[in-house]
Amino acid sequence: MPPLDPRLVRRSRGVRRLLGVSVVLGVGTAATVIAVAHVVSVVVARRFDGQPIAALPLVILVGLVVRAAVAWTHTTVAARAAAAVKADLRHEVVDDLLDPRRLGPRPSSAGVVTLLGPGLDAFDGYVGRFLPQIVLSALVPPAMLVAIGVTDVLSAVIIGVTLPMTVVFLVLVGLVTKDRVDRRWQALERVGRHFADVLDGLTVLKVFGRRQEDGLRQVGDRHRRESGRALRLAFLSSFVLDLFSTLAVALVAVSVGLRVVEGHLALGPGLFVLLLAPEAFAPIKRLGSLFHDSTEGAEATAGLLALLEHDRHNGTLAAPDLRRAEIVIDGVVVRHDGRAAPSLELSHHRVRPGEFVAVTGASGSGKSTLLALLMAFERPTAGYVLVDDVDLASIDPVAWREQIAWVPQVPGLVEGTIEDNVRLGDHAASGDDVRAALRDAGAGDLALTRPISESGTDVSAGERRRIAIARAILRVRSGAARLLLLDEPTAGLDAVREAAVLSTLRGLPVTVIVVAHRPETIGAADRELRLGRRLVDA
Ligand SMILES: Nc1ncnc2c1ncn2[C@@H]1O[C@H](COP(=O)(O)OP(=O)(O)OP(=O)(O)O)[C@@H](O)[C@H]1O
Repeated sequence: MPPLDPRLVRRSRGVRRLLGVSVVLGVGTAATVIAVAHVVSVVVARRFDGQPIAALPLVILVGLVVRAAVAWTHTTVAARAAAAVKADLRHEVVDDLLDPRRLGPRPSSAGVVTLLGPGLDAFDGYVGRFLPQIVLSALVPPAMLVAIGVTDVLSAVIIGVTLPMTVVFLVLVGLVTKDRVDRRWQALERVGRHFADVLDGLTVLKVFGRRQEDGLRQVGDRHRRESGRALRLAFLSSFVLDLFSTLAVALVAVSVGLRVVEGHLALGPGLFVLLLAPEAFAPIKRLGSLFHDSTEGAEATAGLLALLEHDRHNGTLAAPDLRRAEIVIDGVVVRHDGRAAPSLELSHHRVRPGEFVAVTGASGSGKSTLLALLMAFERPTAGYVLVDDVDLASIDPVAWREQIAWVPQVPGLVEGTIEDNVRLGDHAASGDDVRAALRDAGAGDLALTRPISESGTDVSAGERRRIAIARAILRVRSGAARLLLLDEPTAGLDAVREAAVLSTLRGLPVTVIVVAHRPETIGAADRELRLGRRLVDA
């Protein structure tokens, strides 16, 4: 894990600006430190010789005020930059998750919430304090070394030998810490995931009488233990770094003191070196203590950038009209990361306009994956989906989906009334159109004005499906959708409602592809597309 992730610098203008400002302010800090040390050493030396010092104390005061102003400006600019970078990344991640061109699986909600919550909060330590300190550590110690070297070579040699050793120590601490930080971050993510899982499965857990206090306590304890270990390491390394730099400065002080007493070095230059020696170590010492504060932010940065790095649908061609276009699936294989077996294999299949096709196959044979492919949510690892000989991968996915109505296995509902949810299929539909769509979806018994809560827990699984089918029917009847994709739409419906839905679907003047297990649905279709290994269909 490099101290500064180059991907963050490339991606974020805020970070680049902060680094630029830090360079300017770092040079300013080095210049004021040297100037103040010079003036102080001259003042003390003159005073010692009994010479007048005139306005020099005022110059020292001005120098100290300038140094404090530079430090304050640096802190303020860095804090603002951290807030701006956090806001930018939050927007970027949310935009990316909503991007219709995003390909690949949806990340876990608990993982995203941990990254956008505590992960981004850790940016204050990483971007706001650690990154500016890296710049100061790169600029100030070399400047001090040069200033000391010009005045007293022996002191510069002592610092030149001990300073790199402090840096090596810091790198070693970083390497040891990497593993600890990984474990601590995993423990934090685990707390979030476990809690989300418990909330999701609360009903099942209650039914089986499984109490979760112990589980939650265990993941919480693990995070506490990992945090304790990380803190121990932070305190220990700060102590060693302090001790080391204090000894190095003491070495310089003894050497300078002896030579001043013996008359080999004048008091003024000796004092100048003594004032600058601690300043050469100070930025590295502070970097060491800020490092531990920054590790969580660095880990979150890596997580966020990984979230943003995925394939994108880059098709731009206009979508062929699905009222006339044929869809040909040709030698398609879909593989998912971490899975040895392909999720879908289909040698050849042709869907003609207006056909009603039932997709069947054992659980896990790739039926939902096929629908995801047709929705352009996924791209084949090998082979093509051709629409009138145009590769679906080169068609604009937004324009393509405008022609599709989709009923997934677990359809999404929004907070509002049943009418609001059905009307999502066609905002301009009349009340009668909405009622007719509900009736034809076997949901004529549902009141239009019945409220649906945000969680959607106040509708049954069957009601949820019927509302989604009504929404899709409305979309088809509005003329927008020319291809209807349904994933097990009649699961959980009684025989009467199932018959009503199937008769409606058969009557729709569009291509219908329906994932089906039940013989009634398969029987209603023109053809069955059975998924399995290396299946060839005409
Ligand atoms: N994003 C993914 N990452 C990894 N594996 C996946 C992903 N999506 C699907 N799979 C795997 O691909 C295989 C096919 O999944 P799919 O959901 O398409 O099957 P299915 O035929 O619809 O099953 P079911 O009838 O049970 O709904 C499964 O083994 C599944 O675990």
